[in-house]
This record gives sequence, structure tokens and C-alpha cells, in this order.
Amino acid sequence: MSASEPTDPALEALRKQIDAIDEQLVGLLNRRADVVVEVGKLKQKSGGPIYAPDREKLVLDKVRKLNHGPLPDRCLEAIYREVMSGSFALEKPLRIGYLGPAGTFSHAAAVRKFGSGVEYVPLSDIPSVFEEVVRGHCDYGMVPVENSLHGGVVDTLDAFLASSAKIYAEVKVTIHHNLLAASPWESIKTVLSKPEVFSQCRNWLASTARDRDVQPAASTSKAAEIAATTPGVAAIGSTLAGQLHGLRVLFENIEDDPDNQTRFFVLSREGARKTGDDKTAIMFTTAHKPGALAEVLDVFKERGINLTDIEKRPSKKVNWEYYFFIDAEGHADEPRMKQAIEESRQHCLQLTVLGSYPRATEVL
Ligand SMILES: O=C(O)C(=O)C[C@]1(C(=O)O)C=C[C@H](O)C=C1
Repeated sequence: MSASEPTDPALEALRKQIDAIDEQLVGLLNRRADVVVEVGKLKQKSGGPIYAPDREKLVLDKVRKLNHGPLPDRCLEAIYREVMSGSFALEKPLRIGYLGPAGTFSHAAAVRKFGSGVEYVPLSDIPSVFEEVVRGHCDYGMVPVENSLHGGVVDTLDAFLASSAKIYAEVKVTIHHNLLAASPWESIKTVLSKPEVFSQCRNWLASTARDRDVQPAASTSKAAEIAATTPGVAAIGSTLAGQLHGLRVLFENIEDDPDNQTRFFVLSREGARKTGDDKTAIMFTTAHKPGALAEVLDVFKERGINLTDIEKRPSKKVNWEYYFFIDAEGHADEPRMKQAIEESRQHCLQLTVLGSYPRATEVL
């Protein structure tokens, strides 16, 4: 329809209604923002945390309860995430460190969690994310902890051994891989990505990219950067990496398992408050005697505390000595969990509570 053509009067009338509602929405959002500014002033005085995962969870739960459609919960949640991102910008600009370079899945997870009202800081490796949070150069950090197909991320588990950073929130993200390129598929001779990504896209590579040269890159972002500047090269990576490097998505969602998820931790210098639906991460080494691990696990079993994850890593100090990581349902401030932690200490050489955090209820 050209600009000069008359619009359908029915459409015109509906758009007038939308304009009137938008006027109210903008007014209401700014009334909310005025209150947030006051919250920010209180927090500046009290030194309270700007990002409050307990309150975020309550706000999102409330929004879901209030929603009777037709908007899907998922859309309203995304809108509210961005509203709360605006709150950060009004209360205090936040710096979020993540495992870079720009366009990694850690970056994408951070953007989905914290929205467009904060500053993102790419860091060269996982220990640097811990370090920058502890030093206060970043307010929060985003690190991958576990993939549904590949298990624990060892660099993150190992970083806890040497850091005082606390787990503050968890984020679950569906990992979609895409073939990104600056030129058409017919001209592509080489496909670049991280080796782990190739193993997550085996079927697509075998069927569609059979005659292409598959080469490893340091990261999906690096692959996208090279694809943007080298004719005949495509990259497998996130849509965010494609956007950042001006690439087109030639093939979408090429992963073997469409439900491939990665769990990330938000790191902080302090602990998160109780919401009633929390998890607690604990790291420990047991005494070198038979049944020591079973004794710790029994402490949780006897109290009816469910464990959602267990991982082990070599202590790197003594051969065959391990650090165990468990995620237990509940908050470390709850009496049942407090008792379980204290009793577990008796069976451990060392035990550290890495943090209690609200359970992630949505996959972003
Ligand atoms: O209630 C707070 O503590 C706020 O900072 C406000 C607010 C919001 O916009 O609702 C902003 C950010 C959050 O982390 C949680 C809530």
C-alpha cells in the first residue's frame, strides 16, 4: 500500500485505540521509574544491592499470576526484564563481566538476563570474570557452569577453588547454533567454530556441509569475526555473534538437540536473599577414608533435602583427592539447610558454601 492510499477506517480506529493505550503505558512506566529512582536513593544510603534476584523473582512471579492473556507469559517476562534493566540504569549503571569476546553464549545469556540498560564487559577467560567481580571492577559476572549435553564446565568449577566470588543467581539458556556468513552458501568453502560446537551439530554437518572444510576456531565469536572478513568462510555461532559482525543467518537452529541448554551462574561479591524457592551450591573435600562422600550425601538425605547436581574435580594438590560440588534445594539461611551444612563439615576436610540463589524457573 502506498503512503497516499486511504487506510481502512476500521484499522485507523484500532490504531487510535493503540495510540491512546501507549500514551497511558508510557506514563505508567515512567511513574514506575520515578518510584525506582527513590528505591535507588534508599539503596545508595543503605548500601543494598542494586540487582536483587529475590525481588526480581517475586516481580516476575507476580506478573505471570496477573497475566490472563492474550499475551503469552514469555512475552510479558521479556518486557519486564527490560523494564527492570531500565531500573538498573536509573539506580546505578551496572557493569556485567562475561566470558568474551563479544557474541559468545555467555554474552547472549548476560544480555537476556540483564537487558539493554547495563554495560557489558568482555573478559578473556573464566578466572578473569571471577577476579573482576571480586575486585569490584564489575558488579556481577556471567559464567557457564553446565551444559545439558556436555556436563560441567571445568574452568568454572576450578575457579571457585581460588575465588571468594559468590553465586548470586542462575540463568538457563537454550543454545541455538546458526550458520552465519557474509556471502551465499554456494560460495562457502570453510565452516569455522569451536570444536564443542561441531560435536553439537553433527547431523547438520554430515547432511548439509558434507563437502565443506570444517576448521576449529578459539571461540564462536572469533569464528564470526573471521567469517565477516574472509570470503568463502562461514561460522557457526549465536544470532548475537551474527548481529555484532554484520553476518546473515544462512541456516537457523542447526544443533542436533533442539533442547540443548546451558546453565550459567551470576557471580557477585555478596549472597542472595531467600525467596522460598532457592538452591545452595556447596564445595567440599572429604577425609580420605571409605564412605566419607556417602556420609556427606546421607546428611542431606536424612533431612529430605534434594540434591540437583553433583560434580567432582581433582584438588590439584594431592593425587586422587577431589573437590565435590553439590547443588541442594533450599537456602543456606533455612534452619534445615544450616544444620545439614554444619553436620556435613564434620565429614569434610574443608567445606565452602558457594552461595544460595533463586531457582531459575524459565529458560531464556
Ligand atoms: O525492588 C528493587 O530492589 C528494585 O531495585 C526495583 C526492581 C524493579 O524494577 O522492580 C529493579 C531491579 C531488580 O533487581 C528488582 C526490582
